[in-house]
Amino acid sequence: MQDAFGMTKRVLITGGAGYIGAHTCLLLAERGYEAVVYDNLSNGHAEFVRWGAFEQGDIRDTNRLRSVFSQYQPDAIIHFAGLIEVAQSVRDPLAFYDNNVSGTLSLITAAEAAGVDKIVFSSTCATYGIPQFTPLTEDHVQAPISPYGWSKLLVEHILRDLSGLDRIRCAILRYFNAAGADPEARIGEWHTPETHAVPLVIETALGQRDCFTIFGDDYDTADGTCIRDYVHVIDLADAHVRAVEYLLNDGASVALNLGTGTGTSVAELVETVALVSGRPVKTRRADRRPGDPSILLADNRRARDVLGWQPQHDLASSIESAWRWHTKSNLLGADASRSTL
Ligand SMILES: NC(=O)c1ccc[n+]([C@@H]2O[C@H](COP(=O)([O-])OP(=O)(O)OC[C@H]3O[C@@H](n4cnc5c(N)ncnc54)[C@H](O)[C@@H]3O)[C@@H](O)[C@H]2O)c1
Ligand SMILES: O=c1ccn([C@@H]2O[C@H](COP(=O)(O)OP(=O)(O)O[C@H]3O[C@H](CO)[C@@H](O)[C@H](O)[C@H]3O)[C@@H](O)[C@H]2O)c(=O)[nH]1
Repeated sequence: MQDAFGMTKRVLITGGAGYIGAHTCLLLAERGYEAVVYDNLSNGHAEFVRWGAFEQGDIRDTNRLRSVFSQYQPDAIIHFAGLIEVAQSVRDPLAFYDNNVSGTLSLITAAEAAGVDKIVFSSTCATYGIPQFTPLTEDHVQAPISPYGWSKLLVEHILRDLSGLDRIRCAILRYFNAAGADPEARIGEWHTPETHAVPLVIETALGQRDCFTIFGDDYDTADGTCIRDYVHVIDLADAHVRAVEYLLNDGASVALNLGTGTGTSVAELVETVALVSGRPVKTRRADRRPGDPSILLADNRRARDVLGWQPQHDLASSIESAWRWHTKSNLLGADASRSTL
């Protein structure tokens, strides 16, 4: 992407060494943008930074950010950096408010000083809390049931306040559950320790785990297990590039759901992995996990209207790509070698 003078547009990606951030860098590069990754590697991987420059640093370090802004002079920011685990947030809320809220304040402070006013923010359907209706529209009341969800909602409010004063323009993207991997399996979902359903079910099919634990089978759903809207990470990345383009083209601040609109229960997810992998997946049932609503499903019409975004992948495609990434890493035999192919 170039401006009228042929200059390539540059985007600062906080958290770009993580799962969704790295896939977004891949797509930004494919579409002619220059990415600069800023990440403290608390949960990311230096090997994932393959499509752009890398600056290691913490978003709470405003001085470090000031010098990165001054060195690279980005045209826009995509802000992924943060802590992401709902259950961890219930155990340690302060860590989430510090990282996700104070960290964002620090980022905005440095960005304002550098005159960068366009920001795409990773929010989440966890800001809605217990759905009063599904699929969830962006106008659904936001009443989170976990500190993680609250930390994201607080940031949404901060961005909205600043946007109301014309100090920034923002695209708040509320994703549902990211799944899948780069179709070429160069990068994929890799959290340590892993707590997410998709990689855990796949690791069980691969024999790396004895059994997958299903949290709760007494929800008010057809099979009693939680329903989630799994959206392919490449579709999410595509929406981020579109959101940057939208803001660069003077689009107004907006909040958008990013999900497919199709729900999958945990039991159905297990079946899909078994089908794609051709291997059995042993499961056991356990109590509900704190902070989990029974059903999260997106109404994505606004993202379609505003960004022209249309998810291209279904669950089977997400699981196939995730399976390829995991089997490739498994062949290499060590986590440390995961992204070297
Ligand atoms: N994975 C999902 O399904 C999902 C769904 C909704 C929203 N989100 C949001 O999307 C974003 C990315 O999620 P992900 O799954 O790629 O997670 P991830 O953990 O793979 O990526 C987050 C990255 O941020 C970095 N980071 C964390 N704290 C930092 C700090 N203080 N300073 C600098 N870097 C820091 C980590 O090292 C990591 O590389 C997060 O903000 C998350 O809340 C994720
Ligand atoms: O061992 C496990 C892990 C998960 N689950 C269930 O699987 C579903 C999905 O859980 P998980 O993969 O852990 O994702 P979420 O907790 O839904 O959180 C992800 O998706 C949210 C949006 O829904 C984002 O906000 C978060 O950042 C992201 O981590 C939930 O119903 C869990 O109860 C299990 O049954 N067993």
